[in-house]
Amino acid sequence: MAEIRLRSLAHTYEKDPQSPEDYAIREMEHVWHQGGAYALLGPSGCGKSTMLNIISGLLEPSHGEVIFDTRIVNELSPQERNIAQVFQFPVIYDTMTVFDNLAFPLRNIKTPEHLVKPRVHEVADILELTPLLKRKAKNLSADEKQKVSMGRGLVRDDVSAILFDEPLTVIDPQLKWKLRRKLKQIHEQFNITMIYVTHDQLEASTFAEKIAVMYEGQIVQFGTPRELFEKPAHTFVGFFIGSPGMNFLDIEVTDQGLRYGDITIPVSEKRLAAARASSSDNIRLGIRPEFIHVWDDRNSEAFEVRVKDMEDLGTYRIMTFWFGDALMKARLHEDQRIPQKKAYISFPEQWLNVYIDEFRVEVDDE
Ligand SMILES: Nc1ncnc2c1ncn2[C@@H]1O[C@H](COP(=O)(O)OP(=O)(O)OP(=O)(O)O)[C@@H](O)[C@H]1O
Repeated sequence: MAEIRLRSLAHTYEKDPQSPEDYAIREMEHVWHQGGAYALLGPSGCGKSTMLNIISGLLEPSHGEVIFDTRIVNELSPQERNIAQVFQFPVIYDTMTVFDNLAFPLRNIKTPEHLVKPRVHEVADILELTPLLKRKAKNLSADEKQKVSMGRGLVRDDVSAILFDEPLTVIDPQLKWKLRRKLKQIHEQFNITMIYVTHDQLEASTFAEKIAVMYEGQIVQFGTPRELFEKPAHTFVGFFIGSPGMNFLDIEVTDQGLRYGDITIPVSEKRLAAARASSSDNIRLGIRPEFIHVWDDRNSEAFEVRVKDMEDLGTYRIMTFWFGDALMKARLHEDQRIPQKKAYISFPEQWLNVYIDEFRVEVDDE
């Protein structure tokens, strides 16, 4: 078991990289603490698999160091790093029985046979594979094969970490939910560092205590699901997490305050000061649809806006409206009065985020 530290880590697949865009992993520092249940979340191509393969030793980084506890492991092979990895597609031996497949990683490190049996049974039990133990792996369904593959990753309790690379992609949707819960249970039982790669925010937040959101080769935020929702550190996190994602307005800082087109948006002195302190012209305000206040009636705090459409999603509604020439979305509760052509909205100060060059500015709200 280990803490995994990435120091000044960067990776490029190019021979002659010229710019940050040529890097699959842009230079970063990161620590995965011992015993944590983590998700690495991001869209296709952001560098998730590259990062996992660097940690496991399948890939040597172009720069920087991978450190397990206090030991630099760059030169160590995957076996020497003692990492278990579960891939998107099952990696099993078709001609072996399920029992022998599960026993393989243990026998490989010369575990005495009297210890192999109870451990295989324990893992088989958790994954509900016990009735299949005597079957040849080639006769299993795709779901069952992937469960065996996961079992092989979980069977050793002495590994530094278990890395999962989208392990539930091939699994039937109903089973997915069940297996995610099982993984969580296994994590609680065994206290092993687990890093779970996915591009699915629901999968990430049901499994992980903390999520690293990756975008264009960088970890743009490492936080709890709640932190990612309430305080997205980067505009990409605001956009990617939540459904629909965060609303953004490109802002101008003027003598009158923060302006979107010809609309002045009231903000506290602190937010204004943060925006004024920047020399960038890439300043945005972000607010989640859930946090926009929709009033029943006209009042002095509210902006009058034009409703474009209303989507009924059963227990809530999403209202799309024009704010100047920006299309925004607000979430209405089930029992809230439904605005017709016009709506009255405001942006509660504590949920308004200022982004400069795409990163959130921390404003102390007392
Ligand atoms: N073997 C390779 N050779 C060249 N470029 C690669 C190689 N593997 C990945 N890349 C590139 O590196 C970047 C990161 O890819 P990576 O597979 O790590 O992303 P990912 O987030 O895991 O994506 P996905 O979810 O699609 O697997 C992408 O631009 C990809 O095209």
